[in-house]
Amino acid sequence: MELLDRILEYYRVKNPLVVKQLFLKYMNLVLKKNKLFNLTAIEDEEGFVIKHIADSLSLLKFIEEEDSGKNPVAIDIGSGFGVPGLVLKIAKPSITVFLNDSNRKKCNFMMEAKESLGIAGVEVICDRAENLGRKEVFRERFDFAFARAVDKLNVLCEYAIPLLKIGGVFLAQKGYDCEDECENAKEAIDVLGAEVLRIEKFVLPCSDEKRSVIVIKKLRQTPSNFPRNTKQIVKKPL
Ligand SMILES: C[S@@+](CC[C@H](N)C(=O)[O-])C[C@H]1O[C@@H](n2cnc3c(N)ncnc32)[C@H](O)[C@@H]1O
Repeated sequence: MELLDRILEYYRVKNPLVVKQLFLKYMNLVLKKNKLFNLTAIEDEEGFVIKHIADSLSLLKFIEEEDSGKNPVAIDIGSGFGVPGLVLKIAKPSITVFLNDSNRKKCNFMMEAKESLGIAGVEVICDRAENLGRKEVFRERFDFAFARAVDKLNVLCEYAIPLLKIGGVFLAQKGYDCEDECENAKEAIDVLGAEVLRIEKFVLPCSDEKRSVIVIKKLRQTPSNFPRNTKQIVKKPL
């Protein structure tokens, strides 16, 4: 598939022949399973390559900018069928990725995909992200957190920031116009111990799809009363 070759070249993905085969296998698995239960509204291969693969790979440059040279550990919150976490893992095998979703069927699919692709260094965790943030084994453990299409930024930050180490980075994937959402989350970000480094806007390659990534860095320990439980988060978002 020529479009996929161009996307891999654009993002300078290493071992493109191997990675391409894994992406084709992953795409076929998702599109096949999608006929049985709803994973994605995108059913055509070109749409899949741009809106799922290229969109996920757009995070590579942010990871490379912030990566201290050690093998980073990342969590993808509300990963669904593995986007962006599993896609990034395929392109950059040195990352250890925890794919998190609260939906059991989606987690089962991610387990199936991981097995079928034969990828090590991927864990699937079926729970709500706010529950993970209160468990010692996950709290302040991650170098990176990712989230795409999960919730508003102020709510997402209460999920993501407690999970980050100090110095860790949350990459929130958003649509082009995200300034108001970002402004609305500023207080939450500060209370949780982080700050917005920047908002980067771009167009995905081989398309006119506009996107933003909000780059948020954790500076201090998150106060122990966060994350609150689901009921409180929903009733009174930060
Ligand atoms: C619209 S889907 C997006 C999936 C994927 N990130 C993507 O971009 O295609 C949102 C996902 O977030 C999950 N989710 C929502 N709230 C969550 C929470 N608090 N913790 C973990 N997963 C959550 C849902 O189960 C769902 O699979």
